[in-house]
Amino acid sequence: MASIIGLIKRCHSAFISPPSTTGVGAQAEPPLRFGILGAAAIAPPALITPAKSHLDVTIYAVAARDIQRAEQFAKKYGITKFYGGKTGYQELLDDPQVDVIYNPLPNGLHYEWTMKALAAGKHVLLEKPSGDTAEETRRMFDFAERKGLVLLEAFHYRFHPAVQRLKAILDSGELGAIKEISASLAFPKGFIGDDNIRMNFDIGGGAMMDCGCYPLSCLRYLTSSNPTEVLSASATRYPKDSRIDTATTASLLFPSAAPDSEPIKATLRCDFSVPPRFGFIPRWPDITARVTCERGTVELFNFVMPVIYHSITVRPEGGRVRTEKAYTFPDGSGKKGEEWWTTYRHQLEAFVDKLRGREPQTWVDREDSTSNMVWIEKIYEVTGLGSRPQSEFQIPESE
Ligand SMILES: NC(=O)C1=CN([C@@H]2O[C@H](COP(=O)(O)OP(=O)(O)OC[C@H]3O[C@@H](n4cnc5c(N)ncnc54)[C@H](OP(=O)(O)O)[C@@H]3O)[C@@H](O)[C@H]2O)C=CC1
Ligand SMILES: O=C1OC[C@@H](O)[C@H](O)[C@H]1O
Repeated sequence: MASIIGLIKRCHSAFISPPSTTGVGAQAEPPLRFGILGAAAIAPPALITPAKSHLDVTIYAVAARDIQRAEQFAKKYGITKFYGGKTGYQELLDDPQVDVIYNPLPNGLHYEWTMKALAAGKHVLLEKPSGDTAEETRRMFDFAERKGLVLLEAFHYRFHPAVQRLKAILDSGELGAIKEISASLAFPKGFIGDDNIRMNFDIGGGAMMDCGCYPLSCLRYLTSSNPTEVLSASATRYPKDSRIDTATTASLLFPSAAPDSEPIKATLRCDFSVPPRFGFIPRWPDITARVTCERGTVELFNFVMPVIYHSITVRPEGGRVRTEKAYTFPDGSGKKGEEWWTTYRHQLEAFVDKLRGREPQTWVDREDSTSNMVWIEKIYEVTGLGSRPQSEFQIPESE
């Protein structure tokens, strides 16, 4: 009963009515003004709601291709300024009041609009996956560095205590070196329609791009390394466009941390269209990281949305099974947060810390983002589907 009440309280504060004054003390400077490119579905949970409890953030402007859509979105979320029409996105970037751009456009437009935002002198919080290709990712980070601007790929799950606790257990050596690992993000059929951006190859669609980027990132994070090989990969092709995968599974090898040991065998699964069991029983989402080590196993259920509910189950060989929760960081860790902070709220805290010249509690750096794209492309290559189209956009030479 207590855990159900806890869940309701956490979800209420996380998604419906966040307390407005935690996390930051009195402000020396005016809050950072964010502008959102596109009235995207993810913008409210990933930025607008988290910003309500961050005193150093104002969601100042939004742009949408349709001005009425922009206006409605602005009204609904109490956003001061809106831009729309053909020039709306660029007008938002050119607004001198805007300090930071949030880019939740379709994956195939991440590159063009991040480059334009950087050219306009704005920092960028960029949705995952960072681009369509690793080359795009490299170019975006090169340009951000040249301009002295902050660019972060929004791999929000990394900022939550739950996945960091799982990594701490692995790194502690309690269970010995990793031998096998798997990570999956699969959710039931019915959430994604034919007109969804995820089903459109030209703008970077596909399950491996969309939900597959998480388990790949998670495998790389937990092993503290990059794969050495894709042993096999297979995709379920979308009947209406065979270049789109609705699900992909891949077997990978990672280097072992133990000297003279076999490589780590890794399995990745992503699926945004899992059919109901027997055609009618809906499936529970599979959002799990499982690790087999030399002296036991550990598993984290729900590494992507842990604030709702998660559990870390540790099974040391010959020892007692224990279940841990990590809704906050341990006392004394020096890391901020409340039980109800979503992954996005933790991410926003770190992003603002970086912008303000403070040390963020963790970070997803250019190597991390670039390697994730490198291996997304390699997996697509093995499935036979190939990379998504690289953007032809070029920044003006003057930049
Ligand atoms: N971090 C996370 O947890 C999540 C991240 N994402 C990522 O965020 C991004 C957006 O996803 P989501 O919010 O679900 O998608 P939506 O389709 O809701 O939003 C995409 C936005 O892109 C704009 N857009 C511009 N050009 C096009 C075009 N040619 N076709 C379609 N849309 C266009 C639209 O803006 P306009 O209003 O101008 O029409 C639209 O609002 C993706 O990169 C996705 O991977 C998605 C979900 C969760
Ligand atoms: O968190 C997520 O889960 C569902 C996906 O479709 C989405 O793009 C992803 O970011």
